[in-house]
Amino acid sequence: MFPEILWAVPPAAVSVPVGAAVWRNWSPASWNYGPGLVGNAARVHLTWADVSSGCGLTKTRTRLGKGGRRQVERKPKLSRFRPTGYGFRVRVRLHDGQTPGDYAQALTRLAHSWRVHAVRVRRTGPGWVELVATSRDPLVNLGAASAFDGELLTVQLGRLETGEPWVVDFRQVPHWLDIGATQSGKSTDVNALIKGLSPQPVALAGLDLKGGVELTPYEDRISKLATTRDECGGLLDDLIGILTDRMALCRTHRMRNVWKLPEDVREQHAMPIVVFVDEVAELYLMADKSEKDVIAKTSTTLLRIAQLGRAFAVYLVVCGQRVGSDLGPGVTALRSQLSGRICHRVNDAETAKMALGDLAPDSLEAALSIPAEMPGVAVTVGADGRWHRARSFLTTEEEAEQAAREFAHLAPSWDALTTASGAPSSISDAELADFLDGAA
Ligand SMILES: Nc1ncnc2c1ncn2[C@@H]1O[C@H](COP(=O)(O)OP(=O)(O)OP(=O)(O)O)[C@@H](O)[C@H]1O
Repeated sequence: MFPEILWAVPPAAVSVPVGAAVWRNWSPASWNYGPGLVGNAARVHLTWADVSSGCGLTKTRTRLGKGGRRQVERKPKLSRFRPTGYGFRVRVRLHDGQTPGDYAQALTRLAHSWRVHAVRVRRTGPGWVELVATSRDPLVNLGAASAFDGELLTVQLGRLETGEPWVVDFRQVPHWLDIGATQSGKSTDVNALIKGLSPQPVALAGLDLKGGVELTPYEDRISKLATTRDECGGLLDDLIGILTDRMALCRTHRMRNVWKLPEDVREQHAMPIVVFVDEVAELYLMADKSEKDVIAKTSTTLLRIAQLGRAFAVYLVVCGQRVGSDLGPGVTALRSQLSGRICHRVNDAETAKMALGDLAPDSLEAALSIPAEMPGVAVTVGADGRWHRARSFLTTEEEAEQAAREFAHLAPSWDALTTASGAPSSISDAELADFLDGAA
């Protein structure tokens, strides 16, 4: 299993003068394969006493010698220096009493000391951590997307800063919040998801409050597209109906979720549905007081769908330029159900806080420093619950549109989906309320 990554910290504009003599004339470009490798490993080892001391990672012990007691600084033990495509990694044995968190706090200092773009720490096992140094920002030039043979409901969006694929897996993380200012890369994520999901046995639905401009190009593959508030209300009601039927179906088979149903039953009666919501703020914005009740109902319905979606295979991708608590308590409640987060460049700290503050408060600085000239770069929180910097591959509207057209025949009709319960009787409103109380 891939070890857990704790923090990525790009160096700030201050420098820490450790081992200065050894580092003179040394540039990050020297971190590479080939003849320099032995030299690089030697440099890391030779300067480790200075570096670990400068970064506060040494331990002071009292020794009793001829001259009496004296303080001795002990550096942590290094081992297994390995080059990587972007720099190197090396294992460090923790001193007694040290934790990976101590290293997480020293990452900026380590990055400056090693003259690299960033250092991350990975937990490798009790008593050890692995430090991963990257000599340049791997997100500046991602290169081409590699082939991806994902499973059902997985799509590769791009690459993480670690060089690993950035994958959205709806079965692991059912609902996603994708936030970013204009031209930050949100639509590119949606394009990649449409393109990746189109060939799969999955139904797509959309609530496009930008008058349909975002999702209409993919209409061929979308089973139901709502572009006005009334239509959105109808679509959300349909989804509640589908969820209620699936709940009854599971109860009939004595199963807790659709994934435990016999495969033929699941395929026939519980096709996964991915619902795209574009410009979420529009769902909550009130033009006048007459809309208050409609908005309250929409908000409750969306929340119910999010609560039940994981068990009954209805997944949400909620996109927007801005989310803030000023949109009402419904938005904050919805956010807590959307455990997948993608935060592109945003215009205000409040939006970044809404997108990441509850799950990864220490990622805010990284999110707020995404430059405008790097669209597609985001801070994301996914299945491992940790945050990562990542960048999407550029998937154009034309590519997504072509996939939607090519696989249009896989789009089930909405009528078929809303009547495909296979359950002898639907669940009552009271039972649904009970279930939701339990899920809340
Ligand atoms: N991963 C990427 N790599 C390179 N360029 C990208 C990437 N993602 C987006 N871009 C560029 O940025 C532009 C804006 O991207 P996109 O349309 O996805 O942004 P957006 O956030 O949806 O903007 P808006 O809210 O205005 O629709 C794209 O036309 C593309 O040229």
